Amino acid sequence: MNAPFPTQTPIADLQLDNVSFEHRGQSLLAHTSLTLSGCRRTVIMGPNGAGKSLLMRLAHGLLPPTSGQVRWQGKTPVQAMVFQRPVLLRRSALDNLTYVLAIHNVPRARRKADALQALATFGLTSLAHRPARVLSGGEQQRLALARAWLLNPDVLFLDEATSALDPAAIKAVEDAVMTFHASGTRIVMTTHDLHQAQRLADDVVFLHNGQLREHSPAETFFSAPRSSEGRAFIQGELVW
Ligand SMILES: Nc1ncnc2c1ncn2[C@@H]1O[C@H](COP(=O)(O)OP(=O)(O)OP(=O)(O)O)[C@@H](O)[C@H]1O
Repeated sequence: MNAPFPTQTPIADLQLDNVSFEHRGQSLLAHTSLTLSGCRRTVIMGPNGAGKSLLMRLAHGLLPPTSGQVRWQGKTPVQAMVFQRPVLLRRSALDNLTYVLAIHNVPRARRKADALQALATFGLTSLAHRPARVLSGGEQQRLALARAWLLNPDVLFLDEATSALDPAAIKAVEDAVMTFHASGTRIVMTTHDLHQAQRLADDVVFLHNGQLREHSPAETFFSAPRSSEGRAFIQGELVW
C-alpha cells in the first residue's frame, strides 16, 4: 500500500505566532499562538463562527494572516487539504486521479497503476470509471482522500470533511483518516461532531469567538476541559 512519493520524517513543527486575521476592521481570529508537531491527530473544535475554518486555512497557507506569522520549523512539508464539498473534475474517478499524477510529473507509464491502487485503498475500485460528479457525497469524499493519498502528504488538513455524510460514509472517511495517520501523516481537522473528535483526536484546539481558548490533550479536553467555554461546549451549552 505504498503511495507513489516517498515520505520524509520527521515532519516539521507548524508554529503560529501571535496570528490575527481581520476583515473590514473586524477581528475574526485574534492573537493566536499554537504549535502543531509530531504525527498527531489534532481536532479543531468550537461553535459555529468560532474561526475553525479560518485557522485551518491560515495554517495551510491559503490565507495570509493580517498580523503574526505562520511558519514551519524546518522543511515545508507536503500538505493536502480536503474540504466539506470536494471539487472534482468532470471526468471519471480514475481520470481525476491520473490527472493529479500528471500535474505532479509522475511518468505516464505509472499513473494508471498508482491511481488504481489509491482507488483500491479507499474502497473505490468498482467506481473507477464512473463520472466523479455523480458519485455520492461519501464516495466523492473518499475520492478526494484518494487524490490526497497520491501526494503522500506529511500533513493532511480536513475541514468538516464528514459533516454532510451518513454514519456509514462517516465511518469510511474516519477509516481513511486512520489509514493516512498509520502511514505517518499528521492530521489537522475541524469537526462539529463531539463523538468523532473523541474517536480521532490526540489533542484538541478549542476556539470561541475567534480566540484560542485551549489546546489540550484529548483526554483532558473531554474529561476536564481547562477553559470554562470548553466545559460549556462539551455539555452542549455553548451554541456560539
Ligand atoms: N476570508 C474571509 N473573509 C472575511 N470573513 C471571513 C473569511 N473567512 C471567514 N470569515 C468569517 O469569519 C468567521 C469565522 O468563520 P469560520 O468559517 O472560520 O468559522 P467556523 O468556526 O469554521 O464556523 P462553522 O462551524 O459555522 O463552519 C465567520 O464570521 C466568517 O463569516
